[in-house]
Amino acid sequence: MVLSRGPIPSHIAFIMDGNRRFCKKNKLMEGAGHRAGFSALMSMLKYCYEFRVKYVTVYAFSIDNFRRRPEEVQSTMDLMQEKIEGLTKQESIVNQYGVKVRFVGNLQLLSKPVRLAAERAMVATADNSKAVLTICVAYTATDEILHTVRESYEEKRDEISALEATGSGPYGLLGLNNNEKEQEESFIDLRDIEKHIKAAIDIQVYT
Ligand SMILES: CC(C)=CCC/C(C)=C/CC/C(C)=C/COP(=O)(O)OP(=O)(O)O
Repeated sequence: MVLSRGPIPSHIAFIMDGNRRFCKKNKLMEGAGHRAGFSALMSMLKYCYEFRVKYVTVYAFSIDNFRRRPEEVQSTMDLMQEKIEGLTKQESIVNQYGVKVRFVGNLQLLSKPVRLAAERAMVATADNSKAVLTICVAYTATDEILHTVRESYEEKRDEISALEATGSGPYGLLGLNNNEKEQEESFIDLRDIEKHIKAAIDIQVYT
């Protein structure tokens, strides 16, 4: 079946949503909606890889989702661990299509078993090079902005300290080098910020 003859995008992002509504509407047991959502995601991934989409990003579980009932968070984490472990199996879609898996987000917020499973999956698929699957977990825009600004600031501060130590920094040890251009170089600009945005890192590194 030919779905489209137009240009194929190189990057598609999916936001997982509506799992619980699907569950309720179809009168399924609690948690079955997430399992159905994961199966739907796997079918979509297969289409993406058949169509040679190189980058797929999945927004799977946000920081806000941790505010749900503890039993619901726990059962979603258990499912996530099970599915992540499944991704590293020899016959998984990831190995079938040579996909490198990356987890981005504040991984420290995940339970230890899920974090370890995610880390193992990244190591196990690190040599796959045909496509990149980025799975966003424990993310929110505000957390992303905070960590990006903090890392950019720390990087710039370290660069300036290293230059200052040699006497050639924008402010110069004796205040001799503080011309406008050098001072401008000490500002954080958009390129610095972009370097630290987690979801963008794969695209910069692998294109
Ligand atoms: C490895 C991997 C990608 C695992 C994925 C595990 C998984 C299925 C996560 C989905 C979690 C989630 C918050 C879905 C959104 O639906 P919802 O619960 O917000 O549903 P609603 O919109 O109907 O409330």
